[in-house]
Amino acid sequence: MHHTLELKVLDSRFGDEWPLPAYATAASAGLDLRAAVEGPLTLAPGDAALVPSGLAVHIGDPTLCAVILPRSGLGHKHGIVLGNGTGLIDADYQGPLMISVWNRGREAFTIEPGDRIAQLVVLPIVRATLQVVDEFETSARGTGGFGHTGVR
Ligand SMILES: O=c1ccn([C@H]2C[C@H](O)[C@@H](COP(=O)(O)OP(=O)(O)OP(=O)(O)O)O2)c(=O)[nH]1
Ligand SMILES: [Mg+2]
Repeated sequence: MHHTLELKVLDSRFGDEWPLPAYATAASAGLDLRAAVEGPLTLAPGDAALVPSGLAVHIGDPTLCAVILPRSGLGHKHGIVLGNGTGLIDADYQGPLMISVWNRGREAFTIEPGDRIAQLVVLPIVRATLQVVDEFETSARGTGGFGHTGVR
């Protein structure tokens, strides 16, 4: 699937010091997002900060959304993940794209202006109509969950 994503550049360092987000390889799913901070930002262990990406996107199409995900290297090696777990960007959102950065690690971590700190993934969405029923048609799983099928 392909979608043309409208993008507003909010930080003039894009196009000059920093390239616009781009897919790193022909089959990459994520566009890396940069920290559009004014100066170095040090996150102590446990701290979170709302970091501007310097960009706004308007997805428009309600059958799409975008998610902000951690970068695996930063998350695994340095404990730099997202304060909101995953960021969900609605198709009708037109405001600045913000990144909640959380240091879940045991050491302080410094983010420099322009560092690629997270990634944006555009995804298809199914919007559901809720239908209230008294009983569900029986399924193989039924109400079993939370490990009820065991480990091995
Ligand atoms: O990491 C994120 C998550 C969300 N957003 C923006 C886009 C999204 O469409 C909007 C609302 O997000 P969400 O619905 O998750 O937050 P909320 O706390 O429910 O706010 P609202 O009441 O505005 O929906 O905030 C970001 O910029 N970054
Ligand atoms: Mg909401």
